[in-house]
Amino acid sequence: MADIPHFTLNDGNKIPSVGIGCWMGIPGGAERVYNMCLKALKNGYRLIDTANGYGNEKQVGQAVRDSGIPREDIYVTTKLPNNDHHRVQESFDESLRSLGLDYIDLYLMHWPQACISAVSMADPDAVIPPPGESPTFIETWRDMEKLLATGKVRSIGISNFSVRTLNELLPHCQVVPAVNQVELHPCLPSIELKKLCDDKGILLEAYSPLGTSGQKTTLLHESPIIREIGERLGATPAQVVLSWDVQRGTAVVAKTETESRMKENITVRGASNLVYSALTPNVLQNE
Ligand SMILES: NC(=O)C1=CN([C@@H]2O[C@H](COP(=O)(O)OP(=O)(O)OC[C@H]3O[C@@H](n4cnc5c(N)ncnc54)[C@H](OP(=O)(O)O)[C@@H]3O)[C@@H](O)[C@H]2O)C=CC1
Ligand SMILES: O=C[C@H](O)[C@@H](O)[C@@H](O)[C@H](O)C(=O)O
Repeated sequence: MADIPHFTLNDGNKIPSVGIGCWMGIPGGAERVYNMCLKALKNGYRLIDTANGYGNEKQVGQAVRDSGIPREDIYVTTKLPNNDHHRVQESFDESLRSLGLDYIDLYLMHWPQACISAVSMADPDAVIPPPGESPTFIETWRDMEKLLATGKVRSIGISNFSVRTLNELLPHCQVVPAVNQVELHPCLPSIELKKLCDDKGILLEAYSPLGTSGQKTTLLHESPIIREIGERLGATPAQVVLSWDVQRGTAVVAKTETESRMKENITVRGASNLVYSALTPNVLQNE
């Protein structure tokens, strides 16, 4: 079974470098998540990435409990939804209850933007407060910092923060976020953000690393550069992309319900830097 490399966070906790993502798109798919997580755990995955907004925390928690794997060996991430920025503690408790777990390994602010009324950011009726209006992401982060005292969350972090929003947040932090989870792949390397996070000791975590489901996934897989590197190094296009993330020093969560792809995706080249040095010059050239 694959031995997954870990990264050490700025709070001393360790996070597996590769995980399974549970965003099934809109709408739903919650009923498939239980099987996906169980299958992933059986195939060596130890990091599961979910969110309140994915509507499947219950299924994730059930899979963790039914897997027979000790709780402390599994890393569970969930996220504060946009419409709960004004009620962080309550929303966190709801996530804990839905998951049916005693603690959460990593709790992320899903987006910097609070949504006053709407189920999600994609809701056409979403009301987003103007910048500076309460709750700001700074206020929300302060409430997230308080969660650490409950002992029910091991690490706290953010998601979808850019260089600009991160620079706004950092001077107000008592606790520097452990992780910033953002869209990241060779077509979107976010070089400046990576540098800022490295400087501040924040681990960047890649989401939609394969280009998400649908057309964009095909784009990454069909990229001649990625294919050529894969052929040269004996790796599939997905392995090239995911190895690039890990070798670059970013954790990565990819979603797949297909067992053969789970095995493929978790077999990253953690130790050697071959993919990174082959792919990075092309990425830089294309930026
Ligand atoms: N913080 C945030 O705002 C966000 C977080 N995320 C997180 O990141 C996770 C991953 O991102 P996501 O957007 O789901 O997209 P991914 O980039 O992980 O792509 C998923 C798609 O790729 C396919 N796929 C997976 N592995 C392979 C492979 N080896 N070869 C070919 N195709 C493959 C899957 O198909 P199949 O399942 O059929 O095998 C699925 O269609 C999410 O599930 C979620 O946990 C995602 C978006 C935003
Ligand atoms: O994590 C995945 C994405 O962020 C997704 O949860 C959001 O874009 C969501 O569809 C929304 O509308 O807020």
